[in-house]
Amino acid sequence: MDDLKVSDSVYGATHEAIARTLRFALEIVSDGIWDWDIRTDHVKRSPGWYSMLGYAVDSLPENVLTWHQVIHPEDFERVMRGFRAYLDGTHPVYAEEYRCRCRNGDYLWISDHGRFVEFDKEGRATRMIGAHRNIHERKLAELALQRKNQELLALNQALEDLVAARTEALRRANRALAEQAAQALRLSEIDPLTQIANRRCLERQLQVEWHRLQRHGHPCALLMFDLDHFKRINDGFGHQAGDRVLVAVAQAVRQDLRDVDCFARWGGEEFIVLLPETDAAAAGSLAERLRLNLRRIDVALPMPLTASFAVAQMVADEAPGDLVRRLDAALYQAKRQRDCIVVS
Ligand SMILES: Nc1nc2c(ncn2[C@@H]2O[C@H](COP(=O)(O)OP(=O)(O)OP(=O)(O)O)[C@@H](O)[C@H]2O)c(=O)[nH]1
Repeated sequence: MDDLKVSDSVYGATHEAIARTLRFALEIVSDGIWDWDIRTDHVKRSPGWYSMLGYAVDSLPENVLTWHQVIHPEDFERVMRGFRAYLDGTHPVYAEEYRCRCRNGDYLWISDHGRFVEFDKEGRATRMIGAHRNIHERKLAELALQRKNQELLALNQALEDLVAARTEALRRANRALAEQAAQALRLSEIDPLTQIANRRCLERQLQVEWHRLQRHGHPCALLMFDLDHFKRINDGFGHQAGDRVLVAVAQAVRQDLRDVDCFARWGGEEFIVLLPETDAAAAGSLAERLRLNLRRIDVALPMPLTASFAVAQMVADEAPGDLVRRLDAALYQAKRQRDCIVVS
């Protein structure tokens, strides 16, 4: 636009001729051109500006207010911010996309950009020219795409949430299953009456200790005891009294053992203690202590409680089954005398 004011003639044409040419050009251009005289606030708009929005040419007041009134209320603040930023020099360009109200009440998306074209001696802008372009179709497509993208993002998020929730539910279910399995295993290795280990648990531990002996050579002993004349308790005081005695014995003996010892009910009134890191001599001493302590258990019976004991140390070249058989034989021997200990 600067070249319009530089002289009265350009390429030999007069100022008037140039202005006329420009007017014709503006009448043809479908974009809306606006020309703002900042000092007077007068705004001249091209025919394209009016026809783009469906108004009759020159039918609206030629001031800035006309522009304000056609901007969509939701876009107004943003557009003004951008415009002010250009006016006060905080932003180098003015370019905004917004909706303008048409004569029929519809809104049309346009792009608007403009720039200062004239300045006074102090360098203050005195004139600004800009153009409105119809971007309605492109903008609608862009917004539809944005909406689709947002829907997709939301869908993705919902899917991710669902997968995360399902994964968490699966993890919880797996944890519960693992706990149930562990609990089932624990229960399957506990004697329901005395709540100490059962035969199955002891046999498993025996294998573990036997393998440890093979690898490290650490000593390990087995101690077996069988309550004497237990049948008499059952017969004389009833099966429930017999059960109470078995429970009392289990509780008392457990207190005399270490946590690492595996104390199991082998069956009936027969018990086995697996003693890691223990040789036959130490196991014999323990058997003696248990034998004496058994007598002191208060089972509310008229006769003392006694048991016969057998002790055997594990040896590397003897299979666990053979060790138990050796122990059994020693107990059989002890049973001949009762209330005594046989070290095999
Ligand atoms: N109350 C009760 N009795 C049991 C249980 N299991 C086995 N018995 C009983 O234990 C008794 C074992 O009898 P025996 O094998 O003759 O042994 P004993 O009477 O202790 O005789 P010795 O071992 O030779 O001293 C039987 O009466 C079984 O019924 C149990 O869980 N509860």
